[in-house]
Amino acid sequence: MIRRLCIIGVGLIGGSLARALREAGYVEEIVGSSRREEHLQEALDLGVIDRFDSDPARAVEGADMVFVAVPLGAMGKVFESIAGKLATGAVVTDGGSAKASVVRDVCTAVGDTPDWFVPGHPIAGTEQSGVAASFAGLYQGRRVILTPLEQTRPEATARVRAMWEAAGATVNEMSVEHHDEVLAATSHLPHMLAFALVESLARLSEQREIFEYAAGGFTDFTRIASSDPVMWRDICIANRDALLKMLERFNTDLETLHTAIDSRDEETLLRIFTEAKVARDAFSRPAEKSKD
Ligand SMILES: NC(=O)c1ccc[n+]([C@@H]2O[C@H](COP(=O)([O-])OP(=O)(O)OC[C@H]3O[C@@H](n4cnc5c(N)ncnc54)[C@H](O)[C@@H]3O)[C@@H](O)[C@H]2O)c1
Ligand SMILES: O=C(O)C(=O)C[C@]1(C(=O)O)C=C[C@@H](O)C=C1
Repeated sequence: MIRRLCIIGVGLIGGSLARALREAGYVEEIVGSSRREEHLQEALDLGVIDRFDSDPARAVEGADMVFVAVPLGAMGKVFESIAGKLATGAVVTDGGSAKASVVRDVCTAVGDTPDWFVPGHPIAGTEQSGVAASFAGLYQGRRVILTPLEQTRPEATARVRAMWEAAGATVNEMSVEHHDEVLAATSHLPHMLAFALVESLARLSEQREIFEYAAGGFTDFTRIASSDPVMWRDICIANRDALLKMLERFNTDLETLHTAIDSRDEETLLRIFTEAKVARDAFSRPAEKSKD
């Protein structure tokens, strides 16, 4: 049970955690803090938070749990503001989409590796942002990855794990490096492909009417290209090395496909498409079953 939860960045991710924990009866009081006061007023009007303070240093006063859910490029400033202002025994965690950059930001702000920080990442979201898009069920049945450091107090990790489980999520632990490699492959690369495809076709559509004929395949593939540009700019910069590795690998595979089409190599085309179908069917079967 959390007595006072402070959420810095009350948008889709922060707002959804607030709603989920309130619905679960897991928190007594929720204090919000964000850069823009009108966003905080909106969160208050929606009943997502109980009160707010736009100064993060004041907002964390007396909180036993702090959740930071701002874009990755804003993490450093937030940690600088709250370091030294936390209540004794307070635990801090975050929801950032890459972990090495956040750990670097915390250590720089504190001047050491703190034992109260538990890096985290809910593998759940939508293409929308802002508190109005938040909902209590976002984390239900979804995974959350925690990447505790050698210095992290085990009791702090246990408290963050219990918080996410109360929100309906399943928690896994892994190293910071492994997290950033895995997410570069499964989340960051697909977003790059969706953004690149839509942007490329948008330029083509200036000369032709192609979007009028875009149907299910295009819609399925490109939903995530509506995601927040600032959030994704920050993810690219934060997870640059792992993402570049994935992009290079993908470029090679795309080149293989290009060559196969160019040379009418039916065997290679059939092999690639069959291998992809088998992998996708195996991956989607459990998720689709659980929808029934
Ligand atoms: N959207 C997703 O699908 C998703 C999923 C998992 C993790 N994440 C991560 O969660 C974090 C938040 O993403 P979101 O989708 O909730 O974004 P959002 O835009 O919905 O919310 C971000 C909030 O942070 C506030 N903010 C921005 N800059 C700030 C600053 N300098 N100081 C204080 N507050 C500031 C904004 O006012 C807003 O309330 C990001 O780090 C993102 O990488 C996003
Ligand atoms: O479903 C979506 O819209 C998402 O993009 C969510 C998604 C993802 O790639 O799966 C996006 C970024 C995150 O850090 C975690 C989850």
